Amino acid sequence: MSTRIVTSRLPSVPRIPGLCRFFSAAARAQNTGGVKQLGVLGAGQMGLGIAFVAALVSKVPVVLYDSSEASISKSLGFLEKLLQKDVAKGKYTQAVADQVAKLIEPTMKFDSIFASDFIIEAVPEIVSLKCEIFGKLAAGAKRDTILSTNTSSISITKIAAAAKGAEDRVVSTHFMNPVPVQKGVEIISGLQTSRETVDRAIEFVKSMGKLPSVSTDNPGFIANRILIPYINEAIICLETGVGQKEDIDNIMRHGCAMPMGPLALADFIGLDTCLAIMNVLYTQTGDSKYRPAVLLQKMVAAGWLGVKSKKGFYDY
Ligand SMILES: NC(=O)c1ccc[n+]([C@@H]2O[C@H](COP(=O)([O-])OP(=O)(O)OC[C@H]3O[C@@H](n4cnc5c(N)ncnc54)[C@H](O)[C@@H]3O)[C@@H](O)[C@H]2O)c1
Repeated sequence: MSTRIVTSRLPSVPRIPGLCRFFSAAARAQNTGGVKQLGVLGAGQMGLGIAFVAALVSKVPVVLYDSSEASISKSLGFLEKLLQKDVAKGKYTQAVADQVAKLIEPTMKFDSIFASDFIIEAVPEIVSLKCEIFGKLAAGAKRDTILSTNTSSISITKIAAAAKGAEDRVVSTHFMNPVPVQKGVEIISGLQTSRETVDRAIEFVKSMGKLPSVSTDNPGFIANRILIPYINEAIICLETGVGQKEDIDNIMRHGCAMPMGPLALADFIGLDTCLAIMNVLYTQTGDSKYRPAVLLQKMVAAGWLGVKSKKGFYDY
């Protein structure tokens, strides 16, 4: 498949003397840790975001694979809009936007990914799917390619076990959503991951202008282990009458300097996602402190998932 973005249709803007913070990072980033080509599996919201930042900031060519033509078309449409918006805002020039578009090569041929030096998988959160993909990557990729997953909750050790013969080259680069905005990335090693693999992953995400935090393979890793129980506790406060939803969100925003209240944040993340992560923490640790709030379970059962279903703790 040879879909190509026509960036010449994007509005031309004059060259801007003060380029944005983001593009300054692009200018600084030179060392990609030997990565001459990135492969991204899954052109959804995370995969496209990763491909975009790698092309813009690390300036590496990206092969973007997806098994669905509809997903690729949707993704390329989104990329075109994103580039157009950034150029119009003066974040970077038309020439930069054209270069980014040129660097991202969409494909529906799985084998096209094998020439990459670093591969990031961002397909849906399904254990069997990820394990099948890592088996194929271990068999087909170059012998020194880093094989990375963007999983939110699946054990890296388990995914690495599926990459027969390449277990030590499997790691997680857990980007946060939205990828162009959030600077933090968790680098998670499985039991089998080598130190060299972790170092190369750190180097590459730094070349993308990101700030890596290293963690071991434990349920929820660092970010979700802390964030999701915090949200769950806010839901327990609501269901047990400790406070009204506005009071809970307001005190956390205006008294604890959180940019969003925990209940509004839960709506943004998706209540189904919050519940899935609480369930992983609860079942994998067996610790009752991770019991998902009953109200959270009921809201998910009702289909009240937050922003995406237009109803959660708030109406949208
Ligand atoms: N969305 C978030 O906030 C977020 C944050 C951090 C991590 N993650 C993780 O990132 C991963 C991707 O999440 P997302 O939100 O981008 O999902 P998404 O549903 O937006 O995108 C997934 C993409 O994978 C494609 N796909 C499905 N099966 C495939 C296959 N066999 N081969 C290739 N492509 C296939 C789909 O067509 C789709 O384009 C998940 O593991 C998720 O847990 C998500």
